[in-house]
Amino acid sequence: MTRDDLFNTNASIVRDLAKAIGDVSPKAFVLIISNPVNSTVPIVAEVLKSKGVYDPKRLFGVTTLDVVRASRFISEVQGTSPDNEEVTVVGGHSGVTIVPLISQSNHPNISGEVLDKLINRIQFGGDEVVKAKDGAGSATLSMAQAGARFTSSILRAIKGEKDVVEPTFVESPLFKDEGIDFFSSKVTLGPNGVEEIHPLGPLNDLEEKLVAAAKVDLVKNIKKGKDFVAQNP
Ligand SMILES: NC(=O)C1=CN([C@@H]2O[C@H](COP(=O)(O)OP(=O)(O)OC[C@H]3O[C@@H](n4cnc5c(N)ncnc54)[C@H](O)[C@@H]3O)[C@@H](O)[C@H]2O)C=CC1
Ligand SMILES: O=C([O-])CC(=O)C(=O)O
Repeated sequence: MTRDDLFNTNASIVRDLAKAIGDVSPKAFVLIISNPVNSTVPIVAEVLKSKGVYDPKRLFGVTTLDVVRASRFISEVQGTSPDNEEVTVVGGHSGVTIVPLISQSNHPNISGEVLDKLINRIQFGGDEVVKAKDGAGSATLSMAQAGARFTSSILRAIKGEKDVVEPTFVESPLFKDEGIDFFSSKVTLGPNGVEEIHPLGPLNDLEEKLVAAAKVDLVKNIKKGKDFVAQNP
């Protein structure tokens, strides 16, 4: 089972929750953790648009777990503490759409097989847990930790704290001209939600290739979400 397989169950649940949010609390900050995030976020956007209350600054896909995993797995390779690791993960939240930017981490020199295995584990760590639990759910506790971290970052920003930055899957200008309306990159959060969407920064050749591969899937995942709402309003 992949995150994409969850689409059939979760798409209509997320659509109906988005309808209720649009009716009852149209100014809410909406944090989507239900998978497949790459499609469920566009579903919420389409529903809110149909109700005339969509504010792209207030809709977020929660990709924090990818950052938590990246920090943890780098620290395992390097023998450090994950608390001290800083790593940006961009793209989306499934398989090859998860792109860790190791060249921008504290350990830009990790290379070769160690790097390949590290990237693969970050990209497929969620699938590893789902397979291990064999139908009994997903990475429950680490998801809770990641969700709590992202939510508290949002709350700190709402209260006026400056320079609160988290990678998150939002409506983004970064690759809009390639048909990719949503993309995860570092975002500065503020009292009204998205304050600034950061560019990806310098990428090495491998990361350029990883981003290119991510974009291929993201176009399809985003379209799938939009098409679902168009066909099942
Ligand atoms: N973005 C992320 O980092 C992560 C996302 N996930 C996603 O989070 C979601 C939950 O995962 P788990 O807690 O492992 O699943 P789970 O199967 O343990 O829990 C799902 C819960 O949703 C409830 N539910 C079912 N239909 C509902 C409806 N129509 N309205 C309201 N609630 C309903 C069920 O009763 C159950 O309590 C899944 O979509 C999973 O893929 C999981 C891990 C990480
Ligand atoms: O695929 C899932 O449901 C679990 C998930 O998103 C993750 O652990 O990152």
